[in-house]
Amino acid sequence: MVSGLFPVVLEGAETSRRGRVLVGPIDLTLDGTGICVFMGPNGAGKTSLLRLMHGAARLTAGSIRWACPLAQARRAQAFVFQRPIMLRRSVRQNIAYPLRARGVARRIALERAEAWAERVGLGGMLERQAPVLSGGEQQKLALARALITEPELLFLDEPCASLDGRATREIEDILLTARANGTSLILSTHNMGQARRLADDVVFMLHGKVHETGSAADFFARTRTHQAAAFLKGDIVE
Ligand SMILES: Nc1ncnc2c1ncn2[C@@H]1O[C@H](COP(=O)(O)OP(=O)(O)OP(=O)(O)O)[C@@H](O)[C@H]1O
Repeated sequence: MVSGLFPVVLEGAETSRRGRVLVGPIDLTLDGTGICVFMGPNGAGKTSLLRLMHGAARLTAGSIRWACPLAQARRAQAFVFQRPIMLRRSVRQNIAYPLRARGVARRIALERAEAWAERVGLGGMLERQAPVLSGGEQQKLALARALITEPELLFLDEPCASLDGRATREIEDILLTARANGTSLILSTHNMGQARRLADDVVFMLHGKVHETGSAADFFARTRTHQAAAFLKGDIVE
């Protein structure tokens, strides 16, 4: 599905902190088709670029232009962090929270939360306190809490870091369903298998810059740079 947010065009986009450039300058155009995966070694700038695009990090140079006005673009986005924050409330209340914050009536918000809990496999845990859930369950809760607002675009920062195979598969199934329902996803991962399973497009990052970008089919078939080739082989890339 083509959404109103895309294409998003970054030109010389940069974020700095205390005079140090964390990521950039970035020139990149994304069309929002399916799942775009940011790959690259530790410290390459994947998280910083996700945060910059979402407005959680300050744009200190260049521009980021969405196809719609910025306020509208922000409302149409959600972000799932590597370690999701759990409110000290029940699973149901956690999932309902973004709707309540947007002024949706309590009864309706809780009903929708129940439906989303069911979809992500937490239907049997509605009354459990969220902070006692396992890592995988917390990540599923975070996904339900993001998807309940029906975002056009979902950012995810290493959504399966430190999860086991089964939890990873369950999370990936939720992401693939979101994609099938027309949500655009941009996610960072270290996990090569995950990138191969999920990516429609790849952005390979190195030293705070975009090093190589293209369709996943092209990227995995023949990388253009020796650094990307080395990374795919599992070599250490510095
Ligand atoms: N809040 C911050 N303050 C100072 N430096 C930061 C901050 N956040 C990130 N950095 C630095 O910015 C650079 C990019 O980090 P970033 O977390 O974006 O990379 P990454 O590719 O997501 O790495 P990882 O895979 O290890 O999470 C790193 O050098 C990091 O140390």
